[in-house]
Amino acid sequence: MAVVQPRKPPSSITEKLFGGSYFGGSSNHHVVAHRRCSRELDDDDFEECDVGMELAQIGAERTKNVLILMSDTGGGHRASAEAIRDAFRMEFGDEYQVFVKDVWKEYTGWPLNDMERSYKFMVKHVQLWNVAFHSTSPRWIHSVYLAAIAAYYAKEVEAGLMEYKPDIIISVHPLMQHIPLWVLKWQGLQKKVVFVTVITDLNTCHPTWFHPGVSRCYCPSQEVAKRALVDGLEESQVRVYGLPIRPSFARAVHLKDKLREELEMDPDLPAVLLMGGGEGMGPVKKTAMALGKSLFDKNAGKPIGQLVIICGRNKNLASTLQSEEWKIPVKVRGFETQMEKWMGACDCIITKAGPGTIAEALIRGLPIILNDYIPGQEKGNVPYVVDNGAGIFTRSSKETAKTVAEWFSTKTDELQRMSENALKLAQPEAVFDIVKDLHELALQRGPLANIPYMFTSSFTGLI
Ligand SMILES: CCCCCCCC/C=C\CCCCCCCC(=O)OC[C@H](CO[C@@H]1O[C@H](CO)[C@H](O)[C@H](O)[C@H]1O)OC(=O)CCCCCCC/C=C\CCCCCCCC
Ligand SMILES: O=c1ccn([C@@H]2O[C@H](COP(=O)(O)OP(=O)(O)O)[C@@H](O)[C@H]2O)c(=O)[nH]1
Repeated sequence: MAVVQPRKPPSSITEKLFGGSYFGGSSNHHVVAHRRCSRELDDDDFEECDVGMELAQIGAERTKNVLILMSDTGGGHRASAEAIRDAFRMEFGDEYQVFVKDVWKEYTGWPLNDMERSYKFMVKHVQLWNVAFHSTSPRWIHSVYLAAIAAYYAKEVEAGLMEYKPDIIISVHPLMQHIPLWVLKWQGLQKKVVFVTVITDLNTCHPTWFHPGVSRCYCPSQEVAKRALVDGLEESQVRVYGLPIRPSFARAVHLKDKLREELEMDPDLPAVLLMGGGEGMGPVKKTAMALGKSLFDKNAGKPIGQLVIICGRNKNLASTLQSEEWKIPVKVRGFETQMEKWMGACDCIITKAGPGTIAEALIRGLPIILNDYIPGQEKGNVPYVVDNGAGIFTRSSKETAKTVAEWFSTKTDELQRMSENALKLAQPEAVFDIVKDLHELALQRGPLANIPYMFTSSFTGLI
């Protein structure tokens, strides 16, 4: 467990003025102001260094700390957290300092610090996950579990929050509302710190996402917003902007030809991207083998398409596929950090129903073949795509391969129509709308909230 160091008392007048902020000296404005003033002092012109004015500016523009709570259970939570961080930087520069953290992993113990492994185990034994997801859906059940964990780990979570002294806390994870909100309540900081949830599931999300104590609940779709209202949130708390996707998807201009050249792909053959989330889950290998056959025209003796397989963190999958012999052009990749390029270079995508991948593919206008879903939170993503005409669902690798071959030969009009529908559903500006709304919320709390974080002496009496 990390130990939070008590702050040193300021030792100099400049430190008192500029470095002695309660907020841990994290303000870049402090540094800038300090440097500007020192230069003028070097010039022996103390009068020109208007400390009073500088302080007023510092008060107005103090860097605010934003703590984003996430966990690597799947790749989507981190991707959304990083998207929000990048959008803050692009929109507001140094006004906000953003930390993306798994406070559970860094500060607490079992089982919270081991969620990634437990989750992987559970989704591998999919019926186990199904039971865990649905049996914990009633509020009284998950509240009891989470209260018990909160009682046990309150001090550790508190230490985690204190280290970053957040003005704004953003949870992008279903299990990161209750415990931090309890800690804020115990600290008497509920009204001072802006706490919001950004939901990263498109439809059938777990009810732990919905907590009535949040300032905002950002929902990616109307379907999720309806669930939030049914679960007791007020309309004033709910905003629907879309799922936050990395700004590189929304803001960069990608020309397919250039991307294909850069990624060393065939310039002319249509391309299908095959993946399975951050962990390379789902029937990726079986589908790849089927595509290897269907995209090769035996009569003409040449390929009708090319295949890109992104295996994410699944190293076994990547090495197995790399050792295969292919009759069509195939690229097998591990974890890629520039997904917008690979998607921009392809013409359609095959994936399990991960919300992050779906939202990204929609922005790129890629028709989607969903070949699997995790029960519970991903089930509703299937009708979200299919009913909106942006793709199809099939668990059959053969049918998937046949569909892609048709899209690349006789049914190009269907591919085009689905691409247009995908673009209609896309919400590339969501992440910017979210950070702008958060900025408004922060302004409403005043320029210098001076949030008095301190260790609570005892939690046991408070539960
Ligand atoms: C009579 C009742 C018996 C109940 C027995 C259950 C025992 C509890 C054990 C496990 C708890 C299960 C928690 C279920 C709630 C999860 C909410 C949810 O939606 O989680 C989804 C995330 C994963 O994110 C998703 O990833 C997807 C891709 O893979 C996709 O991207 C999607 O969009 C994402 O949202 O799941 C988690 O993070 C769950 C981690 C579970 C780890 C379980 C190990 C136990 C560890 C800690 C206990 C946590 C607290 C238990 C409290 C239960 C309250 C819900
Ligand atoms: O090599 C990879 C594979 C996946 N991803 C990203 O990981 C996220 C996966 O999220 P999703 O919700 O689709 O599925 P999960 O991994 O959570 O199951 C998406 O943003 C992908 O672009 C990535 O950046 N590199």
